[in-house]
Amino acid sequence: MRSDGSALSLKRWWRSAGFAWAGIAHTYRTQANFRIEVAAAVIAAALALALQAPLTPIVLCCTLVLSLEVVNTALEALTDLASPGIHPLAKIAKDAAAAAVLIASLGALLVGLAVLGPPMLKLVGLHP
Ligand SMILES: Nc1ncnc2c1ncn2[C@@H]1O[C@H](COP(=O)(O)OP(=O)(O)OP(=O)(O)O)[C@@H](O)[C@H]1O
Repeated sequence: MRSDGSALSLKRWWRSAGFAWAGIAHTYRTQANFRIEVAAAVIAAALALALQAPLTPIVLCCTLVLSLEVVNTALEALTDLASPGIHPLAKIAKDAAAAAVLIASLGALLVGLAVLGPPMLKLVGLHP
């Protein structure tokens, strides 16, 4: 009985994960910015590993930016559905969602510079 319940929960979780993966795949296919952010995340993580710099802040920042880009895509779709024509509120919704991605991206850039900058400078002999 109990194991049946667990198997059912796992099946439901797996089904939800499939829907979430479809959302990620759609965002990757349709949003050039998301593809750039994925590439930047891979490069930043590889640099952190190669330079033996802390990986946790890089992973946290990258997941924040990528998550917000997915939410931005969802809000764009909802806005287009709710307001196919031009509307000032549709503009506010799209611009505010885009602003959230921009703010997180700028923060991620600063964290990347703070974490990866010193070991990179040290590597090229410009840091004590
Ligand atoms: N229905 C609308 N009413 C008013 N302004 C809109 C509307 N749709 C889009 N806009 C404005 O045009 C800008 C560009 O819209 P668009 O739908 O091309 O999104 P985007 O931010 O370029 O994203 P993407 O290119 O990833 O789809 C928006 O940020 C917003 O300022």
